[in-house]
Amino acid sequence: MASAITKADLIFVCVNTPTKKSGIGKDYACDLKYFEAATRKIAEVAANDKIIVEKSTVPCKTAQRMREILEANCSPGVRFEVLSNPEFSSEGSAVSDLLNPDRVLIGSDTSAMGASAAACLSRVYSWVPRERIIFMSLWSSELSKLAANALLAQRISSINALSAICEATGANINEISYACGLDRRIGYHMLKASVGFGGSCFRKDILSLVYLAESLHLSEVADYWRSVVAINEYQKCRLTRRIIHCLFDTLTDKKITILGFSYKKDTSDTRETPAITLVQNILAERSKISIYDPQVPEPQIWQELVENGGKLEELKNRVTIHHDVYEACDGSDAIIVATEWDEFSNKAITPNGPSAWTPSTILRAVGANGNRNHIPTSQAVCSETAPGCVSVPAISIFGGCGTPSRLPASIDSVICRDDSPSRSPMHSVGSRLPPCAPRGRQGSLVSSLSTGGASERADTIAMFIGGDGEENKMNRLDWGRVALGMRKPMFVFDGRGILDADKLRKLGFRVEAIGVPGAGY
Ligand SMILES: NC(=O)c1ccc[n+]([C@@H]2O[C@H](COP(=O)([O-])OP(=O)(O)OC[C@H]3O[C@@H](n4cnc5c(N)ncnc54)[C@H](O)[C@@H]3O)[C@@H](O)[C@H]2O)c1
Ligand SMILES: O=c1ccn([C@@H]2O[C@H](COP(=O)(O)OP(=O)(O)O[C@H]3O[C@H](CO)[C@@H](O)[C@H](O)[C@H]3O)[C@@H](O)[C@H]2O)c(=O)[nH]1
Repeated sequence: MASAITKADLIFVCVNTPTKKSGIGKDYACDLKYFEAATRKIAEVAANDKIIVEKSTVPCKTAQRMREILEANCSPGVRFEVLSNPEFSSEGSAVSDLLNPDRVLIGSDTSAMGASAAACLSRVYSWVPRERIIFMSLWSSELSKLAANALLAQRISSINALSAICEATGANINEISYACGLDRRIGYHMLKASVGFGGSCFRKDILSLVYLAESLHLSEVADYWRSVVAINEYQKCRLTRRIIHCLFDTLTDKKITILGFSYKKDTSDTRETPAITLVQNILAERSKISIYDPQVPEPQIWQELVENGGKLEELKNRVTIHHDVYEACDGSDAIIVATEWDEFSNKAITPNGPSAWTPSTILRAVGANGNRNHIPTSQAVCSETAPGCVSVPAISIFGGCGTPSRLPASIDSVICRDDSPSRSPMHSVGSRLPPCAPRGRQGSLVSSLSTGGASERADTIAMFIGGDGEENKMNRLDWGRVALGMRKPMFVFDGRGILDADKLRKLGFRVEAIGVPGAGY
């Protein structure tokens, strides 16, 4: 690490910033110990000027603290410029998010030095169209990240709150999501009702925002954001109540199978996964649980359950982790789909998988040009270099940020560079910031949809709420085979909206889905 720091002109700090587990701010504030440790290490080792890029998600004003630590501990004559460059990629799609980001935020100090450093960092993103690189103040950039996650999670909590009303009234949440998503002021992303959101970011970042609001004595603001997390907890518990009710008000000694343990598909990450709450709630009813996940290793599942309050011996008496999905389902009273893995779905395949909810799905379904929103990365600009400047600085990356294993060629070459720079990255770059272009991407979804006729739109709705009958070619679960081994009546609880309930009912299953009226209605 010391040698990487020495060689680098520009250092990305992407260490973990989890929620504090003890002390003041426990369960809300970000634990910045890893961030401070990385900062101190850089200060200790750096022998020449460096640009430090705050990549981790941190509370507003962390850059100022970072600068104080750096300045108090650096070698004489060494200067640092701290930038904020929050990461917006999602797990499971990190490489495509990196290659084609909606925006890259660069927050800097307003000084000439800050502007130079920001310009230097912008050149690292050589493949990103210029207008998507947004320059702003350090504090705005830091807060934008927490704000974006809070707003995204708020949408999921909003749709999940509505899903409870749907179950109680007979409305269908998929139709509500579809209808609302067509309003371009609302849009279709993050409107899929589910058993609740998980992952290492949403809960942590909203709680960090709550703590920030409380520190600023803004208790109403804190309460508002806290309610987004509260609805998520409610949603996770609501499903358990429905399961108990459907299974004749007792789960004692029944076998319940949980399909999927990761917090979403295409990742083995289990941090804050809703499956943990499901296991806890169902175990409290004295039932037996079988778990199957295509990617999460068995020890990781035990570790999550123990870290979340379970005792290993007791857990092992009642929980079995399977490597074969049919064994997991065999003899089961009910199956709960907790993760939207494609292999569990019996819906029609779309280009992005059976449960996809994307503009290309909609455009394809209505016969419009599915590539309309695609902006070719080959047209990326941002290659101008001020006279006498370093075109790309030597870079070090500390920590994770879901760092993809395959990086764009320009980044690869930057990381592998092995010369030892004696120059200052701040001196050698131009001091003028590139102009701040208008932000935002104009989606053409709604206008494209309006070109389709009524029958095309009906097909689209069918695709969202039930599939179009096209059979899959993937290695997907054979629900007919599952049915042969289950106890009767056979229940399936779709926590992710990935199942075609009608097809399953033909096999004899009783199907309950989030936001769709069922036996309890
Ligand atoms: N996971 C994501 O998809 C994602 C997306 C956007 C932003 N973020 C943010 O990025 C940050 C990292 O998240 P993550 O999920 O990659 O975390 P992670 O826990 O998976 O990875 C963090 C890494 O940092 C290393 N580390 C800790 N202290 C260190 C130190 N002092 N020096 C060097 N390395 C150190 C750890 O060993 C670990 O490998 C967080 O602030 C998170 O909120 C994550
Ligand atoms: O309509 C939706 C969309 C997502 N989810 C769930 O929400 C959680 C988070 O999903 P997603 O946002 O896709 O994954 P993350 O990898 O957690 O990414 C979020 O958190 C990252 C870390 O801060 C940010 O960089 C990303 O922009 C932000 O989307 C998962 O449990 C999903 O199953 C839903 O229930 N309904």
